[in-house]
Amino acid sequence: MATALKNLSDYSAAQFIDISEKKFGLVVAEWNRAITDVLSQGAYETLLQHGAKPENVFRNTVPGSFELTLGAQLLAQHEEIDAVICLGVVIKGETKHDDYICHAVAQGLTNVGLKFNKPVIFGLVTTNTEEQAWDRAGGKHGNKGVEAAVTAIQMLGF
Ligand SMILES: Nc1c(NC[C@H](O)[C@H](O)[C@H](O)CO)[nH]c(=O)[nH]c1=O
Ligand SMILES: CC(=O)[C@@H](O)COP(=O)(O)O
Repeated sequence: MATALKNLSDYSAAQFIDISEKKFGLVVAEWNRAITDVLSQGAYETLLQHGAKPENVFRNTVPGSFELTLGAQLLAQHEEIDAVICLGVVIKGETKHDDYICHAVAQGLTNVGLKFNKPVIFGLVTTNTEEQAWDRAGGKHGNKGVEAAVTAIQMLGF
């Protein structure tokens, strides 16, 4: 399986644009908070590491990943926001509820990005187990929050 072969957070900053004046929305789901906090910190630190100013990163939380779409829209609608990074962790339960959440968020965030013509990054960790989620939050498969921040920077250079 592709993921098993690499760290998802490996990247090259060589082509990054200057983001010192860029403004970022960061929307984080509170479900699985211990894991989403690690994703959020990874994204935040990555933005600052590559030149973003702390005062230009607007962090907000939503109850669960399903609410990421509205949270993203409430930030993306502001002209001064250049990109929105959305982070959540959905771990499969007993029913198909996780499928409905993940598909709704994937489509919803896509629509927000197209509506406001700006990067809205899908940083949703969708796993079968909590261990798999931790593997993607600073574990053997990197940090999905880092990956999402890098994607936002790359898209601003499009
Ligand atoms: N089971 C998970 C949820 N469930 C909550 C939903 O995201 C949503 O808040 C609720 O359906 C009300 O609209 N959320 C996660 O982020 N992760 C889960 O594993
Ligand atoms: C993954 C989730 O949506 C969480 O609410 C648990 O779902 P389930 O009721 O399928 O165990």
